[in-house]
Amino acid sequence: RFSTFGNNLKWEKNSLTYRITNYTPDMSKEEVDESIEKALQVWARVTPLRFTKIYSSTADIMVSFGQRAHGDYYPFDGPDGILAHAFAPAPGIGGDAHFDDDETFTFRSNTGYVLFMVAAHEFGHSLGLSHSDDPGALMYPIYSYRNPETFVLCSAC
Ligand SMILES: CNC(=O)[C@@H](NC(=O)[C@H](CC(C)C)CN(O)C=O)C(C)(C)C
Ligand SMILES: [Ca+2]
Ligand SMILES: [Zn+2]
Ligand SMILES: [Zn+2]
Repeated sequence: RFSTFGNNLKWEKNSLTYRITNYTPDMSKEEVDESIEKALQVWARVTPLRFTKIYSSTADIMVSFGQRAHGDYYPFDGPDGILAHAFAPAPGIGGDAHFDDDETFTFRSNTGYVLFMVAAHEFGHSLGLSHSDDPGALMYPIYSYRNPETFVLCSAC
């Protein structure tokens, strides 16, 4: 387990950078770029946050794909099970989002895990949110595919 965000970490700035450091072979580069961009837009719509993509050096939110042990204390578990994880706002690994590349990520078809959906959840953590117990919430800890045009970010708050 990693931080439950009890310390309520928040970014002290509204303009954040992100960088996609490597790509899954499951989809085209353009489809990965669009999935990540749309997932960030979900949050930009409901916060004062703005995201700028950079292509080198270190961004606030480093997006990467990895399998099993991939450089932090939270190795992935092969196909299914954990799909991804992300770290609360902080320097270094804080804000970063890692995706388990033993999964089959898809662009739109719900035959695999839709990268947009997984990323939208992960970026919630990157912004300091923890899990919701509302099965309809984006931050619910269990993956379920929803039509991106319809899901509501936060019915209660
Ligand atoms: C299909 N497998 C699942 O639903 C698994 N859940 C996840 O992989 C979460 C991410 C989803 C919600 C995108 C992990 N998480 O919370 C990351 O921030 C298990 C419920 C099996 C753990
Ligand atoms: Ca997995
Ligand atoms: Zn990781
Ligand atoms: Zn989560």
